[in-house]
Amino acid sequence: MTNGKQNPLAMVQFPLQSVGVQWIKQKIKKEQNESLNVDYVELQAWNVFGLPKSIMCGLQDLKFHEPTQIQSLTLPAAILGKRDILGSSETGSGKTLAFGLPILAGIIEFKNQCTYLDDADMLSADTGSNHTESIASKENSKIKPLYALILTPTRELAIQIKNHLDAVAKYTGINIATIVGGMAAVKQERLLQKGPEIVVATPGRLWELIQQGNSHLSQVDNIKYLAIDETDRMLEKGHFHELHNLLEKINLNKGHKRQNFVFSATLVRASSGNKSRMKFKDMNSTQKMQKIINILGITNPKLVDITSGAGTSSTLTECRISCDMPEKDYYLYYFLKKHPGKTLVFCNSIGCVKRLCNLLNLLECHPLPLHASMPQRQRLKNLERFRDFSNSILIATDVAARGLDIPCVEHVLHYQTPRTSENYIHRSGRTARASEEGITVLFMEPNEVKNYLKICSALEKSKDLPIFPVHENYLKAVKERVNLAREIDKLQLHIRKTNSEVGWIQKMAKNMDIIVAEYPFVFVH
Ligand SMILES: Nc1ncnc2c1ncn2[C@@H]1O[C@H](COP(=O)(O)OP(=O)(O)OP(=O)(O)O)[C@@H](O)[C@H]1O
Repeated sequence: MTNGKQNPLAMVQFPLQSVGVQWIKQKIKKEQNESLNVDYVELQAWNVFGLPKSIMCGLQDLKFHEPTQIQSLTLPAAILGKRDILGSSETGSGKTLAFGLPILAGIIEFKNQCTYLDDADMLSADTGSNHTESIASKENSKIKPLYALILTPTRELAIQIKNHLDAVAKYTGINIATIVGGMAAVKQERLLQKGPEIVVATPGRLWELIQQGNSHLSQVDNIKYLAIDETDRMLEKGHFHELHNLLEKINLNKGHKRQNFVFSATLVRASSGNKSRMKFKDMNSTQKMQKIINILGITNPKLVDITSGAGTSSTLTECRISCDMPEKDYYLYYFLKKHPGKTLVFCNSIGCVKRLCNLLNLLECHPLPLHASMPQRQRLKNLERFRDFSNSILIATDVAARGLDIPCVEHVLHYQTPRTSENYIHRSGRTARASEEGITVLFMEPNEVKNYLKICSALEKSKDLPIFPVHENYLKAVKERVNLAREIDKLQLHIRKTNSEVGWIQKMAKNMDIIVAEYPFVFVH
């Protein structure tokens, strides 16, 4: 005191410790959760899993009244038994929530334990006793825990998984970030500064940020949950090396306990496989898969494999069109005109996507392209447009084959026969999702018969795919239009080529101080 007397308050012991904004936020969230309304009768099929109320509310909002089969079979072992899961089920069957719900529920449990500890801290502070971990020190430590990492092979899939989990986690206060290539790294670093509890990532960019020493990601060897989606794709050349590095890093902290989820629609085919696949490259896949299981220290997983022999959805109608190569364009245009609806056309190469886009634009079908050499922003924009407009057409390479969940895709056309049965399953799985109906048509020219037979045998199909019904009387008009469009396309290509040659020659002439008088070129000195 300024007058030299001691403040009498200072003489009274006052053991209250300070708490920060996080503690207040959690308390408010808890109060809010208590006031949430869940119709447990409507959601009774979910009751057995012991999901927190905040998640049940999210499911209620989404009108997911009952779990899908893969979810029913996975959730008890994952949530109640805390076991590692190796899961495989057909495309569109709800695998994301089969690993997403246990992760969200587990994080809420961890956070509740922290709040409980915090309350115990408050109590011990009130009673003057010392708790080992003080709230103040927790609040002061700037790093928020990273609880879970979800790895996926493609950027679009990572964004989709985040959006799906965000919707279920709406009332949980759990923050989810995506870390993918092709987006500004600075922006992603900013997202990580907020300390998301879950990171959904493609391996390349994640590895880059870890190597740059990002502080939030420095906790990857301490995460509580790891999910690998579309695992068989991650085992392929080009992905495996990055995945391997990452997993070694994640597993550095040997004594740390972590729950692992390894999922795909074609996982078990790749890991145990049928004998015909084992012959060519599955031995490698099996060995790589075993390596992943070893690295992750998975010893007693719950194996949930509900893929039928087909691997595709039972609501999918499959058929084929056999024709010569030049005729594929006729049948494609015929299909698009005769059967309007949201349609995804798959090609094996970027060149083929570009060619078809030009041709179909001339035919006024206005398709949207999607392939790996497009800028990421444009890729996402095209996906959004495809999603938002009815009767839209997306022409894509296999970057769009995996996991993308676009509602109401009615048709999937394999303009070129896929090279593997896995690709056939994943491409076809973009339609007939979540018990909806869908059609897939495989276009096959004589050179592709070998691949087609390989697919049929891997998928244990005892019969040929049925022939897609075509009204031949329309084909004459179709051919005329397509042929005309091809001619225009050829001419336009020629003009573009000539223009770029002219541009190049004029530029060179200018540099050399030469005047180009006319085309064909006459040089005037
Ligand atoms: N319990 C549920 N009830 C109703 N719809 C659900 C349920 N769970 C998931 N879905 C919906 O089913 C669709 C497919 O789910 P998801 O994308 O998880 O499938 P997937 O098995 O991962 O497919 P893929 O193998 O192609 O990646 C999504 O639109 C999702 O919102």
